[in-house]
Amino acid sequence: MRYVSTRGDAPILGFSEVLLAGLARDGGLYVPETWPTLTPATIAGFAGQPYSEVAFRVMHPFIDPEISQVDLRRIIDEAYSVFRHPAVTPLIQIAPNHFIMELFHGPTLAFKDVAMQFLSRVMDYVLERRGERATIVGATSGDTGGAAIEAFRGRERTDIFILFPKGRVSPVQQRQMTTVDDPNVHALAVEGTFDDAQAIVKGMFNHFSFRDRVSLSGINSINWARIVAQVVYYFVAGATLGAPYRPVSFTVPTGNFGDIFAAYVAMRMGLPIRKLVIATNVNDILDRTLKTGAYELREVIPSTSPSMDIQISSNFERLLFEATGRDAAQVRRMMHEMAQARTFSIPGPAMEHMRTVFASGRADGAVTARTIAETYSRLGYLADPHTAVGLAVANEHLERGVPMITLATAHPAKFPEAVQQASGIMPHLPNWLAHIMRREENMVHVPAELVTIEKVIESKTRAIKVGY
Ligand SMILES: Cc1ncc(COP(=O)(O)O)c(C=O)c1O
Ligand SMILES: N[C@@H](CCOP(=O)(O)O)C(=O)O
Repeated sequence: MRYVSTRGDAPILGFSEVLLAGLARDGGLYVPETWPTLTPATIAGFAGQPYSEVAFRVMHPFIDPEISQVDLRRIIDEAYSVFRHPAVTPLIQIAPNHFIMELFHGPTLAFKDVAMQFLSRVMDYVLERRGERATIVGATSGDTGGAAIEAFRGRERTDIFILFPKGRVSPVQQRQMTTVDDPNVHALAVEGTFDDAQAIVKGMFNHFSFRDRVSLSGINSINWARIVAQVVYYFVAGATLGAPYRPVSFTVPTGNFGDIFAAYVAMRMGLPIRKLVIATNVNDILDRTLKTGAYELREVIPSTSPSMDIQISSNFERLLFEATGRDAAQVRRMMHEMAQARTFSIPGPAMEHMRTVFASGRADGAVTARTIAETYSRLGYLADPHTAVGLAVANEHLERGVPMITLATAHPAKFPEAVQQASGIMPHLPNWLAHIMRREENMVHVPAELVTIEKVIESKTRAIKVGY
């Protein structure tokens, strides 16, 4: 498989190069040159298979021929052996036509573990074979950071730097990043929002001398390997509920649009999807965009679902590329307008394509709290605030005869205050994680300034190349 940039002006690369590159050199995001498809018989055959088998079948076409089948199977088996549920991403039925897919059985209780456990292993494998090191830099609004640190801690070939918005992540999320004492891990508390942190990371990728000097690599969902690992669970859930012989719908609590874009990829690969429902909190830019056709940036409002407090939704660019018929010039125009004017309009035909596939909705803090309370009192199911945003929006999109699958993207114990306030129930961290609340924290405080943060990274990474 070869990969092209959404902005049409970067080298076409194979999987390993895309994995290490993160962002394309023209500022765009990599997507496969073509979408591989799976036959209905293959999809039907996923029902009842172990998660790692489905993962191999779904991911292999995107990676072939760069990693042998034997090695890829081993990497996948290892990645999913650390999950604490045998199904990895189990389904829970909450109504005749409504299911929750729990994605939080990994080591940091967040859906990010599903991709990150694969990413760290595949990156290690590629770096080892090339005899190289990498500096990994990522931005987080809470969950990506913890999952990445857990997956990359102690790895010999990578140093990892995570930028998180100071005071805007939950205490559990923060401690998952700051209580790890492996020397290759660095948590950076940024004076700013997640969008500021993400812009700084993108700025580093566009600063070529720095990028090359430190062998910069990324773990955010701008990295294609993140997306490909997330495609798997849509097939697993779909096949379990009757696909390809009946369509399914998904509701996805959405921020950076990586998770729901993975669902779109599953659809392009042949999974019959009736609707993909984008669920946003009060930071509802994607809901507004779908309704109005204009992407308009506003200030970020802190919410009880902090991991979705985002305005610049990176992976939306991948959808724009697809919805415009892969018109890189149009994508460049829209991204340029966003940078200049903080808004851009989406051409009519592209909006039509999006509206045939996607629906959307928003849940504010009160609706989110009510949903947590009701879901608990009616079903005894304790949802975290991100999942509750999904459930609230999903309830508006249920359709007779089409199973709706709402993604549970985090464990409630990551957001105990919000959950307790809403439901009266205090969710507790599992014993194996409780120690993080007692450990000493370690972080570097930094202003939201590219140059300062680059200096911090250069002073600490072991991946410096001479002569750049
Ligand atoms: C718990 C949780 N739910 C939902 C999201 C949104 O996912 P995405 O950014 O892929 O849209 C995130 C962050 O990414 C998250 O951490
Ligand atoms: N919600 C995310 C934000 C970063 O998203 P990513 O999927 O691009 O890594 C987080 O929890 O950090």
